[in-house]
Amino acid sequence: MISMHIKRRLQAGAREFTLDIAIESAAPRIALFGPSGSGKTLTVQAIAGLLRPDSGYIQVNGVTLYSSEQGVFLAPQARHLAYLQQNYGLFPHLNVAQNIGFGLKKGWLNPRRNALPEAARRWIEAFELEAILGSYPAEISGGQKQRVALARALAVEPRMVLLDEPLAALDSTLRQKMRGELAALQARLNIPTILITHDPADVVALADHVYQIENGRIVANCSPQQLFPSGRAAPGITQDALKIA
Ligand SMILES: Nc1ncnc2c1ncn2[C@@H]1O[C@H](COP(=O)(O)OP(=O)(O)OP(=O)(O)O)[C@@H](O)[C@H]1O
Repeated sequence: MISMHIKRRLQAGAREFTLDIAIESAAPRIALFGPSGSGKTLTVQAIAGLLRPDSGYIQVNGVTLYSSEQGVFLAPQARHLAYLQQNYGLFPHLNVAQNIGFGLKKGWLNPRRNALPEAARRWIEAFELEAILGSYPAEISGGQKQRVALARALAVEPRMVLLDEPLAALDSTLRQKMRGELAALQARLNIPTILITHDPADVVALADHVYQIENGRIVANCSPQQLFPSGRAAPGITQDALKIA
């Protein structure tokens, strides 16, 4: 359950952007859908505690993460959310095992196999990462990077998972495969997710409730089937058109 309404003005040189986002949903799987530059990442960063709004509030499962009125702004690590960033955010100088263990224990940078915490081991097995535990991010594929990032995000047992374009960097075959894996994972895990995407196919496969964002504002919120009745892109909307919008 997420309930939020935030406002934030950003200025870069002469350019100004105003974010004014209200979301109220008990759906377990939410998508934020909209063109590049519409404010999807800023919204998720505000939920994660990486962007401080000018005003408003954010509540997840009844817990206030931010409230300008009450003077509450929880630190990112106190929010117990998993945030999978667009580029996966893996540390290049740490191997796969160290990346996954990073958030779990202080000083857990040199794990032996039998020293892997249970929470990490569970996801290493689920994502079949055993064979690449000693590899560095530069030495593994895009799909493997995504699985490592997901394992690291899930190992902290988050109350909500925030996924910023998790499939964008993958080629179309792997994209389809990982979309299926993500959908299966959502069904198995029962952890609420908020997914950012500009691909209608992601919305249809991975969300129950979609918020359409344009120019920093919500312009529609409905079921994926209402937004994309054919199960794919609405007439006139193509993925490329959205990318350059
Ligand atoms: N620190 C900042 N200062 C000023 N403007 C910013 C800042 N960060 C983002 N913006 C602007 O805010 C707008 C929304 O950015 P945001 O990253 O949320 O877009 P997005 O919808 O996630 O796009 P994409 O799909 O390309 O990732 C953009 O126009 C961007 O240029």
